[in-house]
Amino acid sequence: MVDDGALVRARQLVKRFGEFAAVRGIDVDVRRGEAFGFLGPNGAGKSSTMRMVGCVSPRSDGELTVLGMDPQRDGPAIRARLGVVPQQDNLDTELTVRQNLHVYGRFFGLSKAHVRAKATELLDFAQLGERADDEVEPLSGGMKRRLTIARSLINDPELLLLDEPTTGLDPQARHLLWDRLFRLKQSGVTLIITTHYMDEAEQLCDRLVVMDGGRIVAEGSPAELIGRYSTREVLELRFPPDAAAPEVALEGLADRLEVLPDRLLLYAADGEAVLAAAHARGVQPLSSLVRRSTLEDVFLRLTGRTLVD
Ligand SMILES: Nc1ncnc2c1ncn2[C@@H]1O[C@H](COP(=O)(O)OP(=O)(O)OP(=O)(O)O)[C@@H](O)[C@H]1O
Repeated sequence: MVDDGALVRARQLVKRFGEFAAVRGIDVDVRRGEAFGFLGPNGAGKSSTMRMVGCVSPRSDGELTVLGMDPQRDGPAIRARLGVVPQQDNLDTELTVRQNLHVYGRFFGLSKAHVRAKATELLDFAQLGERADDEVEPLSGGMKRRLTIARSLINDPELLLLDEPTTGLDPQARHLLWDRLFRLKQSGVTLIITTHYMDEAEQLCDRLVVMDGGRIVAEGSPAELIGRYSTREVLELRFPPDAAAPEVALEGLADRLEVLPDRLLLYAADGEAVLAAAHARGVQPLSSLVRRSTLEDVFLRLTGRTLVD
């Protein structure tokens, strides 16, 4: 069914590199105003999809419209209304922070006065006002990311593409960036985010698709996905490395049991009740932890693997 409200619409979208298919027939609808995520491990096909949406890589097969247009035919018209934050910062290190914004604005053909005013507004948004006249090179990783995002907003885009926006940042810098992205969303900008961090997807995304091996394996809001594919709680147990198959004694105590190299996961609505039952059977783990289910559990359920290797 055609969804006219979709800012990005893909049907059976394929990207091939020679014989190898990196994206294997995906259907996606991104609605105006939402934060939409592509969650998956390295090599899932997230960046390849993003590059097709960003009009830098042609599709090999299927249909794709971005802002109602065809990226292969209307690339320049789409790019004028798009912001792109690539995986690697590609700032001009010979210029100052402010000059990076000015150069980019001029590239979009905006007037000098407009770019100057917009740059000041964006430096404030990116919390870089005090560094405006500094060179880029000495900035921290988080500051460089925020500058790259500020730069991508110089043309007031309706749609912002962010490829792994917080990879390599420390927790504090990540939280600051999430806060900025949240504000952007509140201001009405549609966000498409690729990430292999489940907490990032959970924090930022209204809806997401889980990708693996070039395919979409699940779709929904974080809460829907957790509700559909996991239990409310998870009991994590660790045992001494020489413990002989501790899972045998735990059989039947939970809805589902996963054996990982370093721990056992028991899925149930009430983790504490499972722990009490395990103790009653004489099971003595080195440590135990009851937590809420996350998208990491969803991914494990869907693929049998953990997201972050
Ligand atoms: N230009 C290319 N030529 C050949 N193979 C490619 C090319 N670009 C990507 N691939 C392959 O396509 C697959 C998907 O890569 P892609 O970068 O889209 O994944 P990803 O989910 O974004 O992961 P990452 O986080 O590592 O970028 C990988 O196996 C990758 O090696």
